[in-house]
Amino acid sequence: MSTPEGFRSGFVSFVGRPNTGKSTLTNALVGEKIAITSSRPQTTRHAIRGIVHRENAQIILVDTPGLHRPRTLLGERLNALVEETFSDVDLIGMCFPAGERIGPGDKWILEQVRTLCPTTPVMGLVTKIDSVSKQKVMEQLVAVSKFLGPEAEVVPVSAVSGEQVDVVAEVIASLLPEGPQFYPDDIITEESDESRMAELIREAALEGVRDELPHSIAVTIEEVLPHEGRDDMVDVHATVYVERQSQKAIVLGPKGARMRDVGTQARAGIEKLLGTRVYLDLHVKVLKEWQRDPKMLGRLGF
Ligand SMILES: Nc1nc2c(ncn2[C@@H]2O[C@H](COP(=O)(O)OP(=O)(O)OP(=O)(O)O)[C@@H](O)[C@H]2O)c(=O)[nH]1
Repeated sequence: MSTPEGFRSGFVSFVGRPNTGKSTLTNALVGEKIAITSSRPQTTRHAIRGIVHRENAQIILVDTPGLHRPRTLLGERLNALVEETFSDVDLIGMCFPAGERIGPGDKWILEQVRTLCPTTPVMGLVTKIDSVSKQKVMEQLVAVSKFLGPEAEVVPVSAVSGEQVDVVAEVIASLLPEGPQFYPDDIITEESDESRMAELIREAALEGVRDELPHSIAVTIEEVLPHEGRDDMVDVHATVYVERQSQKAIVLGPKGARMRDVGTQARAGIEKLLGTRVYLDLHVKVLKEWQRDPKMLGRLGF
């Protein structure tokens, strides 16, 4: 691939406390739904790469899980993944919702960042600006600027209304080193269809369910087959794993009603992804303590 003169490219990672809008911003920048978002904190698990193509730049977004203190083996692996990701990025964008005070959690994250990659530039993103007054946005811009230091660029943005998303892309591009176009124009993620399908199902299964479920649900795609007798349809067989019988009941809902909604929602996303009609066959299985079993974690792709 030939690279025009002055072309900039590089890897960017968004960090911030859970629920600060990192995944939603990733999606808004890339323009297609790739990172999983939900109103529950800490649902992002994979280092999904979204790729933003600009005329004179290519931004490769590495969507890291929220930094947090490890509680289980899964937590430790997540943190190892975060460290690995950080050692390799050109820019870190730290997210601060416009309506929330900067606190000890932010301090802790910034300390980690400065320790793990002391020379990597950090920019501030004041997110969710549609949810507060202009005055509040101004105040947060000042606070973030103070917090990150005078060298840091700080940009306000709303991923939901789309306001300033373009400016974010522009500022990020300007902070990247000159470099080649790593990916062709039509590639927006490196994730396989299979793991994107699993994420769509997991996202649907998590929608609106109570605390503690996020880290207790895992999804595997067992098989993708042509639908018998129809060439405009595929069959996707998937398993949703939970850790306890009680969680299975929550996921299924009364008489399986919730699971049917999960299936409908996930199927719509998968049909869009694959560009074909889909028959989705979902099963829920209890797999005790899968988070603590290294073999199981491996099978589930962690
Ligand atoms: N009003 C408003 N809400 C937003 C905006 N961006 C994100 N949100 C909401 O904030 C919540 C969290 O967004 P996510 O993008 O999942 O946050 P995250 O930082 O990736 O969260 P983790 O995966 O837990 O680290 C969701 O309910 C979003 O809909 C925004 O620009 N405006």
